[in-house]
Amino acid sequence: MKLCILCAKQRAVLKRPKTGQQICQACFYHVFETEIHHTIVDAKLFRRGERVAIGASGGKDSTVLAHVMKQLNEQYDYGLDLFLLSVDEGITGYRDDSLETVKRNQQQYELPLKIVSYGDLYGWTMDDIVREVGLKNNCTYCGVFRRQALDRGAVMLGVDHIVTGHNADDIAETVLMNIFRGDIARLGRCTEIVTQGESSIRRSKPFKYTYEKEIVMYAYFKKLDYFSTECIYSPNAYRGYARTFLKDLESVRPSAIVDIIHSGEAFEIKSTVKMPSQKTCERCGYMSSNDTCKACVLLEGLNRGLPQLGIGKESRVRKQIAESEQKELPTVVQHFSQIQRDADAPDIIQPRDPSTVYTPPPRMPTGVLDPPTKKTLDW
Ligand SMILES: Nc1ncnc2c1ncn2[C@@H]1O[C@H](COP(=O)(O)OP(=O)(O)OP(=O)(O)O)[C@@H](O)[C@H]1O
Repeated sequence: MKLCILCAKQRAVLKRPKTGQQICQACFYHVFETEIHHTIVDAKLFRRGERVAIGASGGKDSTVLAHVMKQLNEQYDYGLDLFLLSVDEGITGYRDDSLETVKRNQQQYELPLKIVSYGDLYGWTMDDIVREVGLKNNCTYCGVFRRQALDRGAVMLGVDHIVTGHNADDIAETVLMNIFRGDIARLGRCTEIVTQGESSIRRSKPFKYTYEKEIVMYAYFKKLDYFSTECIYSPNAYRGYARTFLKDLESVRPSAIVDIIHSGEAFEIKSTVKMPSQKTCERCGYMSSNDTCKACVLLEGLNRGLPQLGIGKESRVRKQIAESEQKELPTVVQHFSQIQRDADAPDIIQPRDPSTVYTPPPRMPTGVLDPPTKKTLDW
């Protein structure tokens, strides 16, 4: 029997993806949670008494994030008021199912849940958008709208801080993509653990140094209830290439992921490089580097039956906007500053008795040395 290299008492049941150490389950929980705690403390992510929304999609990352945030908040007495915040993009057969998982998580973790939807906020669901624009470029709409939707949901909840489940693999992939594209502005920002726009809502990534494989392993051993289907509309080929490349690098050198993040952090942008300035969207009041924010441009294109508006090169987009501004437009987006906090509104789902909540059986991640029961191999 191989003993855990950390405690030398228990049997090693897994090989830690980040370090290759063979360790027991209890030591794995300990190192996994403690590293996240150190990330939080080192970056001074939270203030006592802060209201924090966890961006909850029902997927593995945000489910583990909700679990760990609740646990660390109690264990280390952070003094945070935690909420779950979900965006319903309106993707039938995907988000409707994953939101059911979030609703179960809400009961399991006993956290209030707020769901905001593209349909309500923009008048367009992703199903509608894909019908209009097709599969190509639909991720652009989804990404831009989701960012704003999360901020809007945060305002409704009265929170000024959102945490997301972006993990080390996501960040390393983004560093690579920004290098491949030569996108200096984004390269400079993408490794920041906290970002804040003019909306005054901070966003942070407690999993910045947490490996995806370890998140899957943690969810497996803790038998967490999460939804694992890929988005039916997300070809996102470019990220797919970066992802495959990163996985290849990780297989030969596991530290590649964190090394790429450190390289990204070490980039310094010369003061002579012209960076976009932060403004406020003239139409909806949301932060923007142009007079009109990207969400309003995309929405205008959809409402005018010109879905290509806002897709593509910045210079072309600007020309398209200039042309479209010759004509009077209906107000398509509720003004950001007019969104009211409604933290006690009836549409926030409150916890009930967690003992009544169903938890499905776990699936097994790679790297588990010896499965606890053979039955769980059926996945
Ligand atoms: N619909 C949503 N509602 C709320 N938060 C979301 C939503 N989609 C994504 N997020 C947040 O952004 C993070 C990164 O999202 P991404 O789309 O990359 O999914 P992911 O890496 O598969 O994460 P997850 O496993 O949590 O779905 C998520 O972990 C979550 O915190």
